[in-house]
Amino acid sequence: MMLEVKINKAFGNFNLNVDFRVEKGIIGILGPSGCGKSLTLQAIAGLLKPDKGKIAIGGRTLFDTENNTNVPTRKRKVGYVFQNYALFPHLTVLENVNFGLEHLSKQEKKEKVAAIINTVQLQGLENRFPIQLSGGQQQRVALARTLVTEPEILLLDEPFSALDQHVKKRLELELLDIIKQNFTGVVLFVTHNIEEAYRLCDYICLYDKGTNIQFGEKSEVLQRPTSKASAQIVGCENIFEINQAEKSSIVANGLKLQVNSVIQTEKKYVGIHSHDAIFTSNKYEDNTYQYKLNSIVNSIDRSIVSVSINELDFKVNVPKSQVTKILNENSYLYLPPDKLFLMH
Ligand SMILES: Nc1ncnc2c1ncn2[C@@H]1O[C@H](COP(=O)(O)OP(=O)(O)OP(=O)(O)O)[C@@H](O)[C@H]1O
Repeated sequence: MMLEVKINKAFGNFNLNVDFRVEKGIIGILGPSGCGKSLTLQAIAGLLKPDKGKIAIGGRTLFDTENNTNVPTRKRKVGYVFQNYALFPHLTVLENVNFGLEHLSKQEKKEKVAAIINTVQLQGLENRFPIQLSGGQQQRVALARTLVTEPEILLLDEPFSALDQHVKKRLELELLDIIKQNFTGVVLFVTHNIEEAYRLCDYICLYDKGTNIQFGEKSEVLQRPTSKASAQIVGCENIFEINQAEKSSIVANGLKLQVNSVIQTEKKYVGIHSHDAIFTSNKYEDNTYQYKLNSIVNSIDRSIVSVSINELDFKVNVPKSQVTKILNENSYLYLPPDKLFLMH
């Protein structure tokens, strides 16, 4: 079911200016803090009124300044799970889940709530209060309370940020599993963590300074950021200004690099992810350069090796086991042409 969002909202020193259409899947909305991710969800849910624009789901207009449409939140069929779950502390699990179903008969309510409690595996906890539940269980109550209202789209605003790091990954997968098995509509999932977006989403929508700047299938967005801002959001460590461009090569600070992409004049930067650069002992390939080793920072199983070629500083992310090889051999840094991307 198509979700169309084309809205503007001015806040003095911040402008929300969003324009996208998505049809299916789990879409990760990714961007730095304060870039307008939550405001977008609030506008879709009807909690924030844009100055101008249109929001529609499956052809059903929720908001349109052209003809003064502004459907109230409770009639939008939009499910919203907040960062801190926003459960009612004085209501039990059952009462929290029941909350959105006021209009149904007692019997209908009972059946629906029992089914959803089963789905999110909260059987036996129906009479507990939120404070008597773990973070993951509270999150499932919040999801149940949303799903029971049968929304057409689901908005998740950093649903894992309140959880401990060590339970986070397991719960992420559990929650996404429940959603995938019980919900077929569009899911907008706000996060500022690229790893999380990559693990959980099908598509990624990048945000910067109040605007959506790139949308696509997740690996495409990660591997081919189209602008410097996109590359920074997806965590690319190696971004250089292009000084000169030829037919199939560019020069960045004196370093000549073959590239696979077609060179267009508006492209101003070249980038490569730290895990795509390769240490090699073969010096015959294109894009293979001697380097100066600056530093090595080890994590549990990977190492970040900082090197310089001419005046350019590169970060290279390699398995820790390769580091001894780098130090012992006369090695070169290879920057594969198909892994270099050009950006505006
Ligand atoms: N009512 C308001 N008046 C003025 N500015 C506002 C208002 N609400 C939000 N903002 C500003 O709009 C910007 C975007 O806010 P938003 O909550 O959407 O950010 P976000 O991308 O969700 O960030 P985070 O990842 O930190 O939650 C912020 O700079 C914020 O200060």
